[in-house]
Amino acid sequence: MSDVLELVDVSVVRDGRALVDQISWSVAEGERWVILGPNGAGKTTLLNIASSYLFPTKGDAVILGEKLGSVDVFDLRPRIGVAGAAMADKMPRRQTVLETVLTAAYGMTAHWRESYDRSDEDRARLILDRLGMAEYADRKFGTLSEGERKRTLISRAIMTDPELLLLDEPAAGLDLGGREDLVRRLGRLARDPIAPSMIMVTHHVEEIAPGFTHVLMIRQGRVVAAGPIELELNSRNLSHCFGLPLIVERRADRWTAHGLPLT
Ligand SMILES: Nc1ncnc2c1ncn2[C@@H]1O[C@H](COP(=O)(O)OP(=O)(O)OP(=O)(O)O)[C@@H](O)[C@H]1O
Repeated sequence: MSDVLELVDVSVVRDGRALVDQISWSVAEGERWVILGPNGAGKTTLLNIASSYLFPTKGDAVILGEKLGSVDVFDLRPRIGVAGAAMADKMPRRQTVLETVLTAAYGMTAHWRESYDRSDEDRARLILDRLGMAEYADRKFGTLSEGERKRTLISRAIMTDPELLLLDEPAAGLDLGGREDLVRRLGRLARDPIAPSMIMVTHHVEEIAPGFTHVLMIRQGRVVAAGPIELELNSRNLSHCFGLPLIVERRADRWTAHGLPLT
């Protein structure tokens, strides 16, 4: 299996401070990674490198076989699907859900022509259906709930049939039902052998869908643990990562974590 992402001694330095610090990490084709870490740990910074929007200050980043700095990122970006809050902010609120997904096929955020290829529209509707959004196709993006918005953006990220799918806190802000609905859908996607390699940033182990295979834990820009989820997602590593005693448990293919009571 070839690597879809390889970081070698990558650091990002701003104002003399390393936001990510000498990180070496690789993601092989077909793997589904979760990035866990506290606020400010550097998760989004890593995702910004993986999406080719941020270049390392030091070290090498190779994405889909192309080294950042030696490749035209405009050739690379269509091969990467990204869904996250930053993308939500760029979406015109008056555009329909269908248009929001369709414009991805043309590498744009806004509707720009009256008619799209029939095959693109069919694909967009099929993906929306998979994410439970078929009946919202004609709704304006700005009128959607948080959960509906997130499912639309994931649909959009999948629209271009990317080789690498990056999800930045896809369940943030969702209520319990919305989270569970999304986790079930992400689980179906994660277990689909023809789905792209995936990297998902989250703060909560409860948001990890069955089918995710690996975990990267970071703290203060450094790797705490990286590897197969069933080996690395344990109480010791999670406690180290978040800086307090935590118990992590796995039941029926799902994860939960809780702190210990103060004595
Ligand atoms: N352009 C920048 N200049 C200076 N500091 C920055 C810049 N961008 C991010 N940071 C800092 O880098 C650190 C890592 O930020 P990042 O957004 O990657 O963390 P995160 O793990 O995604 O956090 P959160 O969970 O809160 O979203 C933070 O302390 C942040 O304030």
